[in-house]
Amino acid sequence: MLKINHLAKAFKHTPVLTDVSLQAEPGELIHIAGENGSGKSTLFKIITGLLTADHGTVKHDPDDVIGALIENPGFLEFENVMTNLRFLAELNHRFDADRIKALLTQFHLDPASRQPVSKYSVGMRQKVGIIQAIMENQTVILLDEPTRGLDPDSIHQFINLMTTLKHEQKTVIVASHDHVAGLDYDQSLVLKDGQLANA
Ligand SMILES: Nc1ncnc2c1ncn2[C@@H]1O[C@H](COP(=O)(O)OP(=O)(O)OP(=O)(O)O)[C@@H](O)[C@H]1O
Repeated sequence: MLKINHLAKAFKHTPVLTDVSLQAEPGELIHIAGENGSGKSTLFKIITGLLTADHGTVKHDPDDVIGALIENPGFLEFENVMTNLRFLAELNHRFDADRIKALLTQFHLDPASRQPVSKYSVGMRQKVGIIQAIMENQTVILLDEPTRGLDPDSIHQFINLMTTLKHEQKTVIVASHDHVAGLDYDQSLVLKDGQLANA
């Protein structure tokens, strides 16, 4: 369970989040809409610990593992996709080759490809970004604009993946400007004026 209470964050003297609260249960798929600059990435960065909030708390179960796709994922540009994903997973001692191969194949990426990720298209990089957020069996998954650059078939694969994660009792929060048609959210929220409200 993820429980966010009264988060506030300002950059210099400009408030971005003023009072954000959210409770997310296992198996819940949550959507956060919000205009450019409304603070979606800032909220995700606070949940992952990349940024510190000025006020408020983020609590989750001690055995939760957080996975995140935030903005443009960084990779070892001159290494192939499998080397990249192995490197990231081994940082946490959670490398599962079979799971990664299955996810790559599901997204029509070749696990045996020798092509460096520097040669990948925007959509291919985005798929690798989604995979790194879930490949370690993470239990709380934050996806910022996950369908950006994905073709219709890949969006279909993404929707299937969200359904699977829900069945696996993962907590998934998707932030995007628009709803992805076909995704059935348990909570639809909007981030506006520094606060989360029902959409
Ligand atoms: N490190 C930072 N220093 C100063 N200002 C920042 C910083 N990070 C974000 N901001 C500002 O905070 C506001 C919210 O940015 P954020 O990236 O969280 O919005 P967003 O909702 O994710 O936007 P988008 O939909 O465009 O990705 C913006 O005005 C941005 O300029």
